[in-house]
Amino acid sequence: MTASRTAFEDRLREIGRQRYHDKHPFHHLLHSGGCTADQVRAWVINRFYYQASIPMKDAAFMSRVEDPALRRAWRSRIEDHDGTDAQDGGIERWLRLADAVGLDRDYVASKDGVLPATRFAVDAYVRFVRDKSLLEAVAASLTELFAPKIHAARIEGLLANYAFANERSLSYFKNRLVEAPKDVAFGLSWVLDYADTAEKQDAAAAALIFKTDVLWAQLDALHAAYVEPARRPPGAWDPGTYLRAHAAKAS
Ligand SMILES: O=C(O)c1cc(C(=O)O)c2c(n1)C(=O)C(=O)c1cc(C(=O)O)[nH]c1-2
Repeated sequence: MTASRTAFEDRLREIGRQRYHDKHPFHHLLHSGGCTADQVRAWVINRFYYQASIPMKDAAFMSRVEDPALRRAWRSRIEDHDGTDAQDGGIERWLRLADAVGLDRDYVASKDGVLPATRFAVDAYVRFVRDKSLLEAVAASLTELFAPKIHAARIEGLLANYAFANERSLSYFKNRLVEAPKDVAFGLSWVLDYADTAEKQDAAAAALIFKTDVLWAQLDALHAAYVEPARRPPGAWDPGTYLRAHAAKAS
């Protein structure tokens, strides 16, 4: 049976309550000050891959949209990350964070050293948006309903616990506090409008669950590779090797 708009929205929010990555132990470690400098660096390197892929997935989405009004509503997402002539975007702000934690921003931007599971999860999201229905693609973006809370907790936790944290290095998250609610207000009402049968509601809910898995899998990979007992896959960023290579570059 098709659920009412309110009941369907509750169903989507319940998915976040149960499955969003704010519950992942790596985030607890990060926000509480429990991460070493190298664990923070590993997070910055891997998460860059997600950041860099988001505007690509939004471009993939827009390439399939025939309705100009929907494309117009969506395109600010790309500018939010890529920036404009007048303003830096999220990718540049993420690289400022990379500078602040003592990483070479060119290394981070090269996407070298990213964990295989991070690539698999993020690439799966881009492909999902490219291949599935527009409804499923928009529904998958609705994890952003739950993001402002984690961004606020992150700003507070990082400022309290790490010397690198300040207004400039954390500007990425401050901007998202404004950008995400705008995106998600549009995305949520679009999904509530278009999911007008039980089948479509089920497909949208499944898409949101898929996306929570994309986020969770990235943190699982990070935790497995960088929290003791660390199991680092071949080719992953290794603090010791990186330090030696960069010391050699600097001398
Ligand atoms: O830090 C986070 O926990 C977090 C989560 C998510 C999310 O829920 O997918 C996004 C972001 N940040 C984010 O910064 C961002 O730009 C973003 C875009 C999207 C998307 O699916 O289109 N999710 C997210």
